[in-house]
Amino acid sequence: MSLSLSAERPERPDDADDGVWLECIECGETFAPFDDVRYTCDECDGLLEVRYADLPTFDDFEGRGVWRYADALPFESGVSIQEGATPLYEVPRLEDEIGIEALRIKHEGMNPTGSFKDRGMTVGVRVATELGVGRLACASTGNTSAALAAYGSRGGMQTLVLLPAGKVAAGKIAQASLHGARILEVDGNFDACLDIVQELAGQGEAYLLNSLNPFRLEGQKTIGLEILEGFLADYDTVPDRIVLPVGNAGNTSALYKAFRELVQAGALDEADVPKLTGVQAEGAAPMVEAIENGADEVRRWEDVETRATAIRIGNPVNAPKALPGIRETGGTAVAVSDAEITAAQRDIAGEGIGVEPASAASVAGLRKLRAEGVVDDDERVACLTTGHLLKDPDAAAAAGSEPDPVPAETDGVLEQLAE
Ligand SMILES: Cc1ncc(COP(=O)(O)O)c(C=O)c1O
Ligand SMILES: N[C@@H](CCOP(=O)(O)O)C(=O)O
Repeated sequence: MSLSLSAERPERPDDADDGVWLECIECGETFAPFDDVRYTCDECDGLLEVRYADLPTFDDFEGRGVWRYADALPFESGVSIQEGATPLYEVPRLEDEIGIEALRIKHEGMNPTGSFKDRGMTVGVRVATELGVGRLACASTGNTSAALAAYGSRGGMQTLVLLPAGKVAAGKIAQASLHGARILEVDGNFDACLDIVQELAGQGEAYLLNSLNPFRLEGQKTIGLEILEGFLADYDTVPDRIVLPVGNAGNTSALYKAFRELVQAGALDEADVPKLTGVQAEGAAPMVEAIENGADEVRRWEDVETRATAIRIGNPVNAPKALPGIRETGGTAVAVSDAEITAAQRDIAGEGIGVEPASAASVAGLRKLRAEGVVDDDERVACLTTGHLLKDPDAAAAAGSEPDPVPAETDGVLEQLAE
């Protein structure tokens, strides 16, 4: 099997349901999409992708938000809180300072729960209702848990989240808690949490809604579709490159799939596909290691650390989809330090846009690649910022400055301002 950009349009198998089926990216085995709960291939345990008999072009999209792209999704509608349609901000100062033709920030922090995960959940929770499952579950560095809790409660379902103890930002735990999730703090990192949730799901205890679930990634494809439509509207061309933070590598896989489908539909030339460029924190950079070494597989990092807790991930489960995504589009991957991430977070805030640390990794990575000459000055680039600043108030406060105490009198305030 090949996740190549030039792959033929998929052939509809007998077990396709309404023109939709699941296909293993390793052995090509196909499955009816909703007859059973499955996350990976029954035959070889490979990752699954959703396939469609009919693929849409840009002309087929109508409406606003994730469900504008219903023709590229398994359903016409989902369990929705009006996700998607996020801003594609101009950032003129950053564009000048980094020194490229055009820079836009696609701010996924403007989704209902403050991260891109909402796009995946609106589809994933709809699938859960279709399958008639009871409890939904995820492992999480925080954002997935917030989105699962919100969309699960919207869909009237129980939710269970496993979090790495002491490593999840305050805003995210507050969201999961208020939306009614059962929260378990695990004495281990995110990857250990995901191992456990996979086992629970395998035992039928819960329906897994991490990005290993192929339907989650269908919703996340819409990030790529929105970026392309935004650039076509403003520049009459798609971006040369999309730079994004990488953790479990779901977005990298989803955007690549969106672009492959457009190529197969004849709506996008293979040569125009944006270069997918992944950014990881230095302390959690297994994808970068694999890209730099030309490896076919990603080595699991047991010990990971970064202040950007959302991407504190050592075993990106979507690597078999994301590695071809980066390579086939001519992209690359780069690691940045926590100091570089914090500097980028401040600079993005200087444009009026508040993002959490993991999100700022995209701009930090672009800055580094431009300085190294990997990114050219004539490129038009979109940086993905994945989560809102208020997700991690402690990191924001640490990156900003301390308030100055003053007495409750005007003279005291003026004295302080004169200092
Ligand atoms: C804010 C934020 N940015 C980036 C990522 C990484 O995204 P992905 O897992 O799709 O690579 C995550 C979670 O994984 C996240 O929560
Ligand atoms: N950053 C993620 C990690 C889990 O990623 P997922 O996309 O596989 O659910 C989070 O917010 O938990």
